[in-house]
Amino acid sequence: MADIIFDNVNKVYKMGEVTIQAAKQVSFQVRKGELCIILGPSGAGKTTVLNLLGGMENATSGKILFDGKDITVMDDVELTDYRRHKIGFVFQFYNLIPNLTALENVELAKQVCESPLEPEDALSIVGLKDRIHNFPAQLSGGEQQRVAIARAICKNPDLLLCDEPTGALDTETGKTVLKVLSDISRKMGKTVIIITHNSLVAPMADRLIEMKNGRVVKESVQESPADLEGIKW
Ligand SMILES: Nc1ncnc2c1ncn2[C@@H]1O[C@H](COP(=O)(O)OP(=O)(O)OP(=O)(O)O)[C@@H](O)[C@H]1O
Repeated sequence: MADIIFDNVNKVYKMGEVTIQAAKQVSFQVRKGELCIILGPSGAGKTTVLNLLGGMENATSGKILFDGKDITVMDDVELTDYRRHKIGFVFQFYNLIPNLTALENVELAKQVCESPLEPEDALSIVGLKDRIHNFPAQLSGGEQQRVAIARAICKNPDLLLCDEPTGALDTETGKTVLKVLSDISRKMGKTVIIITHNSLVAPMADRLIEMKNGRVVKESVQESPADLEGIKW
């Protein structure tokens, strides 16, 4: 069974007289453990889809199934539980707390979870074992993003949702971050969804979902995903 199913999902934002349909009849599936990239230009509806899947926005219509459960009919308590225990979030800007060390930033996430990883282990997975006592300002952008990823995986979530995780990074640093995300999918078996407008990273995905004007315009399964080494942007 697929891990995630979007079934004919619509999202309409109303602002006074103005109506924006950010997601139009969006349907796709992502299987457990896949590395999925949602690709599309600015305004395509990528963040909207991620926010719907993360339980941060309510769909206007349609179903969103996660492990067979429809999150569109969950009440607030169930949704909070879902967001807290099932999902890890990674954003373009790392949102680390500046006066806490890398380790302390990750420890914060541990406190709200049922079966967290040890914060030291999470930092070791992202390759920052030796930097755990550094403050964010003492780390490069890529290292800060890896702390943010460690914070997300410390929760031991089933699904990692990443919104433009390399948006603020140069190619080489971005690749290190993408490698960490692909290892989390391929070695830890977590489902990882990355949204990006950068088509050059698309070949690394197991599944590619392309969006435009609020719609899914193409969905493809890539049997032999490309190695990151050959990718440049
Ligand atoms: N909370 C909101 N209220 C009103 N309109 C919104 C809201 N969120 C998104 N939109 C609109 O929905 C459309 C899709 O936006 P979305 O952020 O999902 O696109 P995106 O593909 O993630 O773009 P980007 O790469 O620029 O972040 C846009 O026209 C946007 O202005």
